[in-house]
Amino acid sequence: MRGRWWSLLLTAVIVFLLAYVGLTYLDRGNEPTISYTEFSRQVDAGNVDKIYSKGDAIQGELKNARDNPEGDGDYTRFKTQRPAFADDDLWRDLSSHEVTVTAQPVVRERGVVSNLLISLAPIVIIVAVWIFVARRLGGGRGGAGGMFGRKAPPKPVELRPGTQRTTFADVAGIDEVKGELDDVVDFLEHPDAYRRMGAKMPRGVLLAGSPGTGKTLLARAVAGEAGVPFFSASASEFIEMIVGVGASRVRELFAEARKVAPSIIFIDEIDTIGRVRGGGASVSGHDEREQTLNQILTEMDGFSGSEGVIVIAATNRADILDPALTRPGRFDRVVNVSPPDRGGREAILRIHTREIPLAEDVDLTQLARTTPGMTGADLANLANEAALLAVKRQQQQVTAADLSEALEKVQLGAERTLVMPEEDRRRTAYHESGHALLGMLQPGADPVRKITIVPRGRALGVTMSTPEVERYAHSEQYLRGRIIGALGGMAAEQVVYGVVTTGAENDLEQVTNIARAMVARWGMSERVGRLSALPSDAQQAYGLSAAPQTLDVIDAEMRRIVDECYEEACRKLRDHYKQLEALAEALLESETLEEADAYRIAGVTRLTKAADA
Ligand SMILES: Nc1ncnc2c1ncn2[C@@H]1O[C@H](COP(=O)(O)OP(=O)(O)OP(=O)(O)O)[C@@H](O)[C@H]1O
Ligand SMILES: [Zn+2]
Repeated sequence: MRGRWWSLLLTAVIVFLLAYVGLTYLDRGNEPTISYTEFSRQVDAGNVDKIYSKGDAIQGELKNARDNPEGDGDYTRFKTQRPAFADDDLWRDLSSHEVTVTAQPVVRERGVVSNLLISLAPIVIIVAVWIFVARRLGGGRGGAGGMFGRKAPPKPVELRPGTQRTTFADVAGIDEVKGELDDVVDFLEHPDAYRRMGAKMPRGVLLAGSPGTGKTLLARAVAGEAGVPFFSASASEFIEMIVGVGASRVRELFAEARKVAPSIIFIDEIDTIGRVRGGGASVSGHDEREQTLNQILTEMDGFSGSEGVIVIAATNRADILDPALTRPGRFDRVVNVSPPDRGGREAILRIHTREIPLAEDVDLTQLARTTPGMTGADLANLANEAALLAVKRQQQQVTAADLSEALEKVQLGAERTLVMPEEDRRRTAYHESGHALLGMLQPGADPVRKITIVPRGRALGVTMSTPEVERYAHSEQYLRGRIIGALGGMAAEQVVYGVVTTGAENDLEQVTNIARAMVARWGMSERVGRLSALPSDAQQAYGLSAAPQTLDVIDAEMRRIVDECYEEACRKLRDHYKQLEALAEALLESETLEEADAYRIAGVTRLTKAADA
């Protein structure tokens, strides 16, 4: 749309210029100018055929060509200017003394059109220059340079039938995430069905995950699956612009997307503008950031919900995002995109070697096993490097040797350690298995849903357990179970290696919180008694504070509970060492275990809901 504007303007300028030149030329004519004296001589001689006059300007034609006394050659067509004194005595005097009179117009006469053009010309030029400068400054980086090298506006990705488009088939290893986006696709495919039902549509989806995990790819695939136009912009592009342009670019982007709805707007690096607001002194550029963010939020709030424009944003810093972004009606759906596990890596490798002829000796399953910690982008890069090597060596196929050399190269060139050291993986596997096994063995504990040693964020591994039904009151036994489970990672390291590592910081934080609340808030310690020994904020407002002696007792009681739990955790893990080992080995092999597999491998019967209570 911007492109069309620009060319319209240019055409207009060119037409104006041509018209101007043409009219001035016509105005001037090409007949020689003769003096008024010569003209009246020809009139007297009866040689003037016809004249045209406008004001004092006279153009005309002679009956017979005549030698031009004031120029070279003969002339028949002429023009002249009548002097203001043509009717006065002065003229007669001058004529009788053979004075040649040549008059000049006071103001050069011009047509209405050319006058208009001339007064408009400077305005046109100023506007053109202004737009040009604004574009140069506001163009941002990247993008295909159009006329004058400006940034091309976001264009919907080509989705003509027959052209290759990204679909879910191009995305692997993150099946749960695909599942979460299925209904977005469905909505984009049949917006009318939803509209008829008066159903509220998702407006914004936030994809959160570390770099290279395929967030952009996913957004494209959603558009591809639904067959709708895809607009993509990077949030950092918005704030590089001069003030006010970021917000107006956002406005344009949304307007474009609405025009071709249903459609998808993808905003990468949303954290660059979506950081928590009001942090510290206002740095310049701050305002632009805020204006741009506000514009995005305003546009999203403005959706009637049936327009069919879905905004997908991506970030690798979901933790620093302004909560205003994730409010209902905005990016209220947050989808975590984590790096792939072994199976996922294998699937991704298959996708990225689809077009590459592989030699017999290539074993992608094995390759997936040796690349823990690598993301989709890393693996795509790996496959490409191997292909490049094969070409350089003039081979017909990519061999296992090419792949392992490419792996070395990719690892050397990477800023971070791509492949997790085996020792760390093993320790993490035991750590997580410790959490999980104790969680499974603890009567009444929340069931274990998933165990993984695929690092996400700062965590090397995660064991997830969620209650079957939301509970509002907790028994002391349940809370102790939680502490034992949380200490399970550390206990496993203690039991298996005899030492513990720093990986348990988060666990201890959790343990401390539970133990403190048990002792000081929930009256679960005899020595502290049934007091809220650590006053709440409201109580503090009334001047309540804990006595120093009480603090000592709280401390001692927390320690006692945690020590007892740790003892129990270690004892249980020793008693069930075989199961711990089985879980850890299974984790090392496949990196992720779902609920059913985890219970099966650990040989623990999943307690029923009734037993939970
Ligand atoms: N799950 C995956 N399946 C297949 N290919 C993937 C996957 N993840 C990443 N890739 C490959 O890596 C490339 C880069 O991924 P993409 O740009 O989507 O990652 P991203 O999460 O958006 O990264 P960033 O946060 O750096 O923008 C993709 O174009 C694709 O080739
Ligand atoms: Zn842990």
